[in-house]
Amino acid sequence: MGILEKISEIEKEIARTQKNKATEYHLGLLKAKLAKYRAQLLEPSKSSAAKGEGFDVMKSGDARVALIGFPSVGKSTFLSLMTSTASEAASYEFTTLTCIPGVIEYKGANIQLLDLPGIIEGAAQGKGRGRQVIAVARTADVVIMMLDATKGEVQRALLEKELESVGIRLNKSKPNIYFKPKKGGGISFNSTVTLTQCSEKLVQLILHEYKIFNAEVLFREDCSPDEFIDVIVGNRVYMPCLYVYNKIDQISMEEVDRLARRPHSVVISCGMKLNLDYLLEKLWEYLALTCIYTKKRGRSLSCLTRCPSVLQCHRIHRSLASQFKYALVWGTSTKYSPQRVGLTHMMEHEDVIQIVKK
Ligand SMILES: Nc1nc2c(ncn2[C@@H]2O[C@H](COP(=O)(O)OP(=O)(O)OP(=O)(O)O)[C@@H](O)[C@H]2O)c(=O)[nH]1
Ligand SMILES: [K+]
Ligand SMILES: [Mg+2]
Repeated sequence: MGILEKISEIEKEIARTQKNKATEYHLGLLKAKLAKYRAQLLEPSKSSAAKGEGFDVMKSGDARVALIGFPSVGKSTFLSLMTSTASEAASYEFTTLTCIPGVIEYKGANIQLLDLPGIIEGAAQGKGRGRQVIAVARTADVVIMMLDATKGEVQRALLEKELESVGIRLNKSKPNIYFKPKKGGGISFNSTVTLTQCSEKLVQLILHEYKIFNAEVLFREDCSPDEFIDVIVGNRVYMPCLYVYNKIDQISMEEVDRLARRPHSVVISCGMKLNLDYLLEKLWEYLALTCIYTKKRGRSLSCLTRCPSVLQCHRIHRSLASQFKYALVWGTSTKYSPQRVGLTHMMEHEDVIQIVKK
């Protein structure tokens, strides 16, 4: 019997088993078996792993949010509540086997929300679909780490470790260190602040470890050795993360209060639809989108991105760069209002733009 058949057998048995005190353990066992088989289904087969098949979901809308969490914390329930997309939710683990995109419409923006399979400890090493899930997380603008409020803090720490181990830095900004490898001249080390965690000697040792003998290093911030290593290694992703504790309907008020006070945390109940508006507000804040308006036909919202250049806004109008003559911009990004700017000018929040074509 193949895994799929086994799964369907168990699903049928669960369906025909009456739910009561006497069948409690039997049902529990069935669910555990179901979860085990579904987890096996998630193991990437050698061929698909070799092809590097991930969940290639097209980016769409103004921003992307990935739902990361252990199995059965309520990710799919959340997606189905917040978007018009339905994602199957059930009481057994590994219900979701792939990436399911939905769209949250908020303040004129389309936010792509991605429901993903649950991940477990060891995900970064390729356990389950962990690697693919984490690969998707890297492409997001914000990660929602969904946690089961009834399960204690261990899940949060485990997931943070998984994401850390693949170079995702949560709620941290890029270390303010200038680092430039050179062809010769040895290592020149400088700092504009007093360093309490790194010294010239340590920096040199670390660089030698990476076989770098010529480089320019300037610390503009009191960084740790780990942060310096992140700068050398590069390809780190610095990502805002909201910790969302779901199922607060199952815990005491004192517990809810304690979780809500944790940094970067929001408490919700998908089941009772509690605090979802507040979560959206917070998400909006963490996305930190820049809204740009066009001058044409009143003030219409036209461009919603992170750090947009005039070129990006121009592209959204689907006109060719060759037709671009100049743009007039009103707002905080310019000295004068309006000011004539070129394609590389960086727009700021709530600026107004008018593009003049040749
Ligand atoms: N009590 C309670 N149960 C909830 C809440 N939200 C979701 N659930 C239940 O939790 C179970 C798991 O929900 P799912 O949405 O399938 O969880 P998931 O994180 O998508 O799970 P996987 O896809 O298996 O990783 C379901 O039985 C839901 O009905 C909530 O706020 N309170
Ligand atoms: K589930
Ligand atoms: Mg799911």
